[in-house]
Amino acid sequence: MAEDVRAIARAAPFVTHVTRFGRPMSVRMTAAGRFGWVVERGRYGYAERHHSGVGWPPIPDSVMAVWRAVVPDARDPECCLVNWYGPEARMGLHQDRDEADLAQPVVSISLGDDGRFRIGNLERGGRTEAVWLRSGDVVVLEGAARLRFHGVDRIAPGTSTLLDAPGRINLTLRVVT
Ligand SMILES: O=C(O)CCC(=O)C(=O)O
Ligand SMILES: [Fe+2]
Repeated sequence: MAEDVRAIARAAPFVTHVTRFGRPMSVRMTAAGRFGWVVERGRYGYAERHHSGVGWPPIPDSVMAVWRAVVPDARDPECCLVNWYGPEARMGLHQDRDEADLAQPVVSISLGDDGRFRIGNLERGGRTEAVWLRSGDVVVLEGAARLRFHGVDRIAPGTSTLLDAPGRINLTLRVVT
């Protein structure tokens, strides 16, 4: 799967991920599938093309196989975001709610160095729990958990040799329409 992800990175343009509050997150991002996520001049959202005009490569079979194994009743994913976290990168607590059909699950696959995933509640604030995600771990946000706040507050460089450089890749699969 790491080789498939390298192929996506070669084929798809990189965009810098910026939070919805306009704060840079130091996470680099690209995508596969019908939709990618683009950030341009403060506007962000799903798009069938990068603003350079380039579309996104197909979601690899190895990644589709994970989706089908863990959420067999879901529609096929229309977007596979590829987030690259360097050793210092973070992703603040947020909800995934830009999709039209929130009854469809979100599936994420962790590759490379361990990342500490934090999950909170359906509203901002309150108690949160953290879990270290290791290379190969799969998280499913569905049902009552679909809209829980979540983020990544730490990367542990050097905990995996899968990738060529220190860091973590997270693949996030979603149905968009
Ligand atoms: O990197 C992760 O484990 C979470 C990614 C995420 O929450 C997102 O891309 O919306
Ligand atoms: Fe998310």
